[in-house]
Amino acid sequence: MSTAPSAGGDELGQAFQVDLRGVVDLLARHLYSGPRVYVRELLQNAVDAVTARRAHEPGAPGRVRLRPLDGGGLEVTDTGVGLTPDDARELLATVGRSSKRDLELGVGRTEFLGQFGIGLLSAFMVAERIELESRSATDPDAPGVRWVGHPDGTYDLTVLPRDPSDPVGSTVRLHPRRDMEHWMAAETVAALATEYGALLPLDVAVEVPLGTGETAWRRVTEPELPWRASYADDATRSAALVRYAERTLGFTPLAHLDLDVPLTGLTGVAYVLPAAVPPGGGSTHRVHLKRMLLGERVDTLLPGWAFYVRCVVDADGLRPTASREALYDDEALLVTRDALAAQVRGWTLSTLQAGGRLAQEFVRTHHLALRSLALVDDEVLDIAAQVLPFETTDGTRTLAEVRDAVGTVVHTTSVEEFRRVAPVARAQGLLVVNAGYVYDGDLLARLTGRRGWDVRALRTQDVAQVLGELEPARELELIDVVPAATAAVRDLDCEVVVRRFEPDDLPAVMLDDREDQHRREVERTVQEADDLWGGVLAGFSDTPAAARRLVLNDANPTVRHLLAGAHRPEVFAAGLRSMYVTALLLAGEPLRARDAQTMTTSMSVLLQAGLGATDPDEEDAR
Ligand SMILES: Nc1ncnc2c1ncn2[C@@H]1O[C@H](COP(=O)(O)OP(=O)(O)OP(=O)(O)O)[C@@H](O)[C@H]1O
Repeated sequence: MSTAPSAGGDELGQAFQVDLRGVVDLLARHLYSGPRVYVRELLQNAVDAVTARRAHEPGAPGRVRLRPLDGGGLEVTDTGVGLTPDDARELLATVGRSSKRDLELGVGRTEFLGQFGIGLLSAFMVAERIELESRSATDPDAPGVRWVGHPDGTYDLTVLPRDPSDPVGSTVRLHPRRDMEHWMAAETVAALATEYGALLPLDVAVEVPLGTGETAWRRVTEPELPWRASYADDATRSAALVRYAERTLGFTPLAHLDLDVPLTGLTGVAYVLPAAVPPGGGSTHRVHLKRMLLGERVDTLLPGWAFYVRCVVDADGLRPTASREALYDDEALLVTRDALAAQVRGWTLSTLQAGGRLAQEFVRTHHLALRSLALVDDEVLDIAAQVLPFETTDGTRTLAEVRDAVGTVVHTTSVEEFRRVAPVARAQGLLVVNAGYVYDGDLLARLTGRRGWDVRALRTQDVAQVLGELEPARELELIDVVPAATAAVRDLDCEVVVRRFEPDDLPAVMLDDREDQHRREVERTVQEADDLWGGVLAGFSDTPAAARRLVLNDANPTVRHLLAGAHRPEVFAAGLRSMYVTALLLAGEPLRARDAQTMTTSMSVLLQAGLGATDPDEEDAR
């Protein structure tokens, strides 16, 4: 095929030109999280080269040496398969060319970490020149080769004189870009090599200065995965795994459990966090693929409810995205996630079922996580009902304890409602559960459908029932007072009722009428709707009534005093209105601007009445 311009001036079959600077910029800014990944990519190539060599030469050494250079720069030497001049020409001259892909399937071969053919380019984020010197293990007669790549997309290739004493393998030498020298400083390289490569199954070491002018090789790899190594006994193993968590995750776990998904070759440990984390923070995990760190905060390994564990895992059957910083979302990941979720869930259930100190500590620390898990899992829900603490009018109780005590679990749907009814309910022996906190309402709603559970929200009548009716004679005394009292608070959407109840130092409680609230919402809509819709909607509501009932306690001396004062309407109204605000405050409800205003004006009236003055200025004048 000719690539020469045709007679008509058309240019057919031309190859794309790649602006390498643009590609490197794309990698640095959009694909990789930053320049630091260059160490990972170099390590990865070295590991893959050793893997390729060992395929033909099983006992071949697996050594990688990273040596920061005196005048700046870094040299990475491996004992891998190396490249012939022809390999170098083919593989290093084309962006996206890789020796690690399965030519028939078009995907990365499972034994290698790399597959995309772009990793080496990442070194241009920190280097202005990349040199690779290599001698191939596959052809003992092949000469060595030196390839030098430049960020403008050009390269030089030199075939080196053949010298059989040259060792097999490759050396990559990076010459730093200006202002990027620090990425190749010994401590930085050692830290990055440890972060990414600590679990690699090779002997990886970094040359570091000793401070005496001399240098030493610091090994960064552990010979075995900590959870697969053999230990004298279980206790020693446990202690080692805890130390590993402290070192790599920075906390001492509450407990840990082993993870194993043979299908995708995943093994690892899930560590239960020692302190509560807010729900919604997500669950993030330290993931290695073929023993190379993929990421410290990979969030697709477990479902969101598992936010109380942090896992450290290694898998060889999961795939990375091109950035190598996230897991590729495929069937294998789905299967793995389900299997891991089942293992974490299984541990949680059996720990809770076993009871004991660990279960108690787990519930105390992770009750929110347990609540959120119970919302999606019936078996956990049943256990949660046995072990989760709830605030009730009879102290902290589990739902199972409430059911065993009174049969039906009656609960409020907001914390305010609980605060409002708790004093009366408590004094009357009515057991009410506070389900106003996050997840609790939904949790109780789910329990309603479970066999053996009778659960319902508190109704106004429940409390009304425990409020004693008045004696007929007293009813008669108040026959005109109660309507007058209602008139005084009518504009606050409130109706007054008088009852007797314990404790008698509680002057009043506020009751909400849930059904009534719905009706009032309809009314509000009617008022806002146009005539036609207003007429239709009005059919859904009856005569207007107040949404809340202010129940005055006739056993309370202040209330009796107030009820006796109806002949002084202004003071009577101010007294009632301050009772209304008191009831709101006792319920722990936030005061709105209107309530605060009501409080101030009533107080002023009461003060004036109490001090016997009508106008302070007049008083002053006198
Ligand atoms: N140290 C090395 N020893 C032997 N061959 C190497 C070495 N480094 C790179 N190569 C060769 O160069 C090719 C391109 O390397 P590069 O790092 O760009 O991509 P890759 O490793 O194939 O894939 P990925 O982009 O996923 O890292 C490799 O496929 C490999 O054949």
